[in-house]
Amino acid sequence: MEIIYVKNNDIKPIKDPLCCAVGNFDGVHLGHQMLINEAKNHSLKSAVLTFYPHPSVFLKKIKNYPLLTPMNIKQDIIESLGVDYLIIFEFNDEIAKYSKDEFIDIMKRLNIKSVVCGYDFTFGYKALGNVSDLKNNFMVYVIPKYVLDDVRVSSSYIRELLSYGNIYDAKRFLGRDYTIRGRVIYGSMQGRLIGFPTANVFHDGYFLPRNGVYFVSVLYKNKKYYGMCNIGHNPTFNFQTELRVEVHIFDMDLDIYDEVIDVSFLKEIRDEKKFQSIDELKCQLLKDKEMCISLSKEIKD
Ligand SMILES: Cc1cc2nc3c(=O)[nH]c(=O)nc-3n(C[C@H](O)[C@H](O)[C@H](O)COP(=O)(O)O)c2cc1C
Ligand SMILES: Nc1ncnc2c1ncn2[C@@H]1O[C@H](COP(=O)(O)OP(=O)(O)OP(=O)(O)O)[C@@H](O)[C@H]1O
Repeated sequence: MEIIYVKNNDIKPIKDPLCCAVGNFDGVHLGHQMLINEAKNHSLKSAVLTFYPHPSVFLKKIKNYPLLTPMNIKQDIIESLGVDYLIIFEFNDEIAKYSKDEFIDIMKRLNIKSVVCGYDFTFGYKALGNVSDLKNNFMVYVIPKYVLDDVRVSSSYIRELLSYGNIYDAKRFLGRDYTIRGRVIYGSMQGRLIGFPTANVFHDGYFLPRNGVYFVSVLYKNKKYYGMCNIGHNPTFNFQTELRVEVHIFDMDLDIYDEVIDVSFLKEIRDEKKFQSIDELKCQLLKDKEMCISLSKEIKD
């Protein structure tokens, strides 16, 4: 997949005429995947046009607005879907003011010939552009509302599911396990003292499932491990103000500090709890481990 970065008026035509799916695609969920597959279904080269930073992040001026798929992981998922080009459009003050016609003009100059979008897609200043405007300028393939459990599949709904710790349904709406990718950073080194060393994962930029303990898988250097993850503040040892994501990985004794791992959430196990003593915490962790190992045995890879 070729990645093309586009900034304001610095537009060069892409050498191939394109059939392009357009949107934010946070999560690259089942609805988004319908669009992307449609873009691959025509004689032109396929493309996905998306924005960076996410327009909601930019327009709402929220620093570190958490996403389901920050750009690096979104890029990998889109590539795995077999797309030829990913066009990353820098979203800034100027772009936010582009009228629907200016936006259409940019798409034409990029050599986009066909557009794939959802039935409710809007674009341009104040979201005044819609599917009819696109139809006056391109061959347009409109994807009807994609629904699961009577709900429109959307990034916002998947966030809601994760905020309830509903890993099972988040996976159904995403079409894959919910996964975060982060560098392993130093924690307080206390985990190893109680027999449960943990990899603390740098999670900035990610929307996290509700605080609690989860059965997870970890991908490190193309090898898959199972483990258990705590999202929380470690109230028993000493309460950490910063939210921590820490994974105790089974059957791994490598030094992975500073390495990047993918953590996929497979099942919620329990809430985080303040225990009366470290021994009680240890006892609970042994039970958690037993439970997660038995869950891992149920999985056929
Ligand atoms: C699977 C798992 C579950 C945990 N559950 C709790 C918990 O319920 N309450 C708590 O205070 N700490 C919990 N912890 C956090 C431990 O207190 C933490 O691993 C310890 O503070 C060591 O932190 P460190 O890796 O920064 O040294 C859990 C850790 C793991 C890996
Ligand atoms: N469930 C769906 N059915 C059909 N089209 C969809 C669906 N979800 C998104 N789309 C389309 O995918 C493109 C990208 O949309 P966008 O990234 O805004 O998705 P979203 O999941 O609806 O996000 P949010 O929940 O943040 O509004 C748009 O063209 C949109 O119309």
